[in-house]
Amino acid sequence: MASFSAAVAQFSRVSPSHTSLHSHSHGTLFQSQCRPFFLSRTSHSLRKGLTLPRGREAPSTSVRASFTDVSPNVSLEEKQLPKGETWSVHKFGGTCVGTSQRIKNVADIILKDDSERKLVVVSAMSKVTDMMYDLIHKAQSRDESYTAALNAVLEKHSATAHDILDGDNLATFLSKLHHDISNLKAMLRAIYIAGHATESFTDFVVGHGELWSAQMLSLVIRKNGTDCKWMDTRDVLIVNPTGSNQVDPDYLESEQRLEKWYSLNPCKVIIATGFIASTPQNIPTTLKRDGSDFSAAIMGALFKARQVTIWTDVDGVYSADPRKVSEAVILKTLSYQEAWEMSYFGANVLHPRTIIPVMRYGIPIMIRNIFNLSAPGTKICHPSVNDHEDSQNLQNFVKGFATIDNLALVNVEGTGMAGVPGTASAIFGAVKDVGANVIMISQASSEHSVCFAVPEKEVKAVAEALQSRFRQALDNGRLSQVAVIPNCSILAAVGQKMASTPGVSASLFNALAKANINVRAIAQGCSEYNITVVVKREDCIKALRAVHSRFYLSRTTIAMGIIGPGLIGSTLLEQLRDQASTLKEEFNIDLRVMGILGSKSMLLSDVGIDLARWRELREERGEVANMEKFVQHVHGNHFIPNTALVDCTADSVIAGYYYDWLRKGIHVVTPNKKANSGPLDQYLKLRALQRQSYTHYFYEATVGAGLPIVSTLRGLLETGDKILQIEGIFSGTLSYIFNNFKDGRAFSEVVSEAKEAGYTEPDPRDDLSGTDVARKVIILARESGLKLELSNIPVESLVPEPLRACASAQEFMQELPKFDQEFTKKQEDAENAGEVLRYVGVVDVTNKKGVVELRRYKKDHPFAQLSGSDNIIAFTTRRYKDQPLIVRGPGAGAQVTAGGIFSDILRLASYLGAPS
Ligand SMILES: NC(=O)C1=CN([C@@H]2O[C@H](COP(=O)(O)OP(=O)(O)OC[C@H]3O[C@@H](n4cnc5c(N)ncnc54)[C@H](OP(=O)(O)O)[C@@H]3O)[C@@H](O)[C@H]2O)C=CC1
Ligand SMILES: N[C@@H](CC=O)C(=O)O
Ligand code: NA
Repeated sequence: MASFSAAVAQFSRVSPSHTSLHSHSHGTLFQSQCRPFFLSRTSHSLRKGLTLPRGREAPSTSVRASFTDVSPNVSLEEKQLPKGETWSVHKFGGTCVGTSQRIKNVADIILKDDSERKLVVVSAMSKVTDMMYDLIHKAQSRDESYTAALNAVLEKHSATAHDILDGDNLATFLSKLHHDISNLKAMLRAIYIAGHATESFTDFVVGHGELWSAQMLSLVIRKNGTDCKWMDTRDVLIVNPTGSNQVDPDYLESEQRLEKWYSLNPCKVIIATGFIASTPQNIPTTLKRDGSDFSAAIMGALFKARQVTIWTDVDGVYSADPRKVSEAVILKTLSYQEAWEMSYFGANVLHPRTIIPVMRYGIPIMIRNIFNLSAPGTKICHPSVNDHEDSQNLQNFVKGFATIDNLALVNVEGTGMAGVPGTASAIFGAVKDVGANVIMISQASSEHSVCFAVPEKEVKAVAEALQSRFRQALDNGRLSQVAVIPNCSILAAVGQKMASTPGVSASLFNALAKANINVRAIAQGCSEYNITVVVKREDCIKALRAVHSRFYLSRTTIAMGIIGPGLIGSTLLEQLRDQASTLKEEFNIDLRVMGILGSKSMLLSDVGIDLARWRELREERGEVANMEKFVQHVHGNHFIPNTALVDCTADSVIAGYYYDWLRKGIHVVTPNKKANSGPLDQYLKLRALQRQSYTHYFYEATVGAGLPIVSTLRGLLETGDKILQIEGIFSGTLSYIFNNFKDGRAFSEVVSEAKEAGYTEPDPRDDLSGTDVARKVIILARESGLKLELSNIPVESLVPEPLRACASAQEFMQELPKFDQEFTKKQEDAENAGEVLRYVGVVDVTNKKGVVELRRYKKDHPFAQLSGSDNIIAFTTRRYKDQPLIVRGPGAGAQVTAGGIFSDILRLASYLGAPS
């Protein structure tokens, strides 16, 4: 066992021979402890010109060393490798080599890679690096338990080795492991005595995790008969520390050392330690954060490898943080710039410094999931000029979205800034003086304000520094204010092709506007790899989902709440159920019913109700109806960017909520006529709000059910036609009744049939009284610009006087047969005159009035030709004067009404950006 003093002496700063402690250097494991031997052999070999086999030629400044003195057991020919062969580099992190089984899996992956030569970078087994730091911490705090903790480290590796190695291999590894552990013990003892560990002592101790995992893995691979050597990268990777806890690789020196190493260890597979390196003075150091990825990237560059694969535990790089956006998808490819923009903005991609070494040589990086080999992963590479695949896909323009939270905006404003050189310098000089990091800057060219984002925790100091720096300018009014806007987040869209694609930012801001999100500041650099917007922190996830859904998935996701699952509401739910997958697959529209509210109970879901089972689910886990909770759940409790409430009741109380919903950014779709036919002032207020906002209100089914009545009228008006009159049979119920009230049938019997067929209002008296028709007349009159109240429309009621006061619809239906005779008389009178009875509504736009009455028409009149529940509506306009524009068809009934509502929902989706 090496003594403590020997260990420390070998590690001494003045000696260039630190590698004597890790002592593996010549390809044959643990062959020599002697660093000078290594040095003399390699320095000698340098003179003779071994050229390292490389995958690609690059504008490298590397020095080709000369070489003749080869290691004894390897022929010169074996070292002079055939040209054009390629190296592939793999990196396996701690979790990938966390257990014996996983180490075996890693070995399998390496053996299956059919590249001719492979370099594999491994981290320490998972948790080992922390265990090693803990040893240092314990020793320097003079905590005796460091010895027990060191034993745990020994135990872990020894147990793993017993699982995966046997025979000589096992013995060799265990002997080395014990040797290392006794050296570490000596070193930790020294740290314990000194009560202090230098950075290099710490790095030396910590690096053992990588040394052991690399050795074990290489022995497992060798067991297979593969020509494999392990490499202590401290012999090869030389780095210079930089100021900010980072290091810069010395490529020239590293390349020379790699060539030396290779001349002594020619082989097909190299297992190299990740994370650790040496300074030019041969002092052990580490590559700091994400060090093993960095090791792999540097190795990739040194070998000019054909590919570097980073093995991890996710399927690749996502288009957005999947914890925030459940629909985030794995990106097939990313450019190097996109990858580092994404990682800057907090995505779990490679650290930018990991990308730079391989980018220099255009070496692709693959991100793969070791636990899901079937996933192809993400390829980071130069975008291919031939890459026209999916050129219409928005993915090509915006690759992904990322966010940064906990920011504050600072706005320095005043007329005294414009045209004054040095203002920006003075502002940012003051920011620098308090050591704050500026994350984003935006200045309008009018130069009256400069706005920038800093971390929230730094904003107080920044504001104070600016107040003090510009005290005089503020006092005399050249600057009006230094304002702080706290609780902000940055949302960034990243994509290389944004630069060359018109309309990307328009789509981005459009998606934000539609999700009702206010943008506080905007920045886009000339490189245009990203567009950055600042939003309120509480809006950030919603904003992320809105833009992600708009761009990446091109899928319009709408969270819906269905109110009133009666005849029409439940039919709509059936239609949604049957059409959902087609909408998703063919139109990228994702409609999710997050809640169903009846008058007594409601059913809520966080992900979307299974519409095949909503009745059962309501039985199982329905709760007491509560409108406030319902709306909060559908609109506020999740982050789907768009919410729509669909009111399928006939309740005026529910209609009274629309204004509030629209104000909150909730879209409203309804067949309920109460809002548009209620008090005029409320109607006008509602429509004014709708027109000012990006929130939509659709009500096509309120007139003529699924028939295009409202949209036809709108189309005429919006294109500048002038409406003169709208006349029609607006009631499906009354149409059905008068179409079938003949051949001696009883009036009450036909009314019952209409109710059974689902044409009537919940209370059929609303139909027979003419109120329902009057409501439709009012809706169309108001749509045409008339300011009428329901009470302004004279209505002829068909409800017999004595039945108007009946308590219920049921009682009314029971009593109605008593009046059959009266109706039969009217019908026979008309029949005898060669006419039919038709219940019509008229909007007389010219004279600004409306009427609802029972009229008689000649049998050859178009209104006499109807059947079933047909509506017929004739628009007489300036353009359609001699022949009115006529819309005709079934204007009541569950299927056609639900279909009309559904088509309003899809109209909403297309307004929100769904593809047409
Ligand atoms: N039938 C048709 O052909 C057409 C109908 N329409 C309109 O469609 C709407 C629905 O008609 P229809 O389905 O036939 O009527 P239903 O009576 O069958 O259904 C109404 C539903 O609304 C629910 N409801 C009533 N008040 C409330 C409340 N305050 N909160 C929550 N839910 C409530 C009822 O729940 P519960 O049962 O629990 O009381 C019931 O589920 C009406 O506005 C109607 O004018 C429009 C065009 C055509
Ligand atoms: N009850 C109504 C249904 C549509 O609004 C009708 O009969 O037309
Ligand atoms: Na309609």
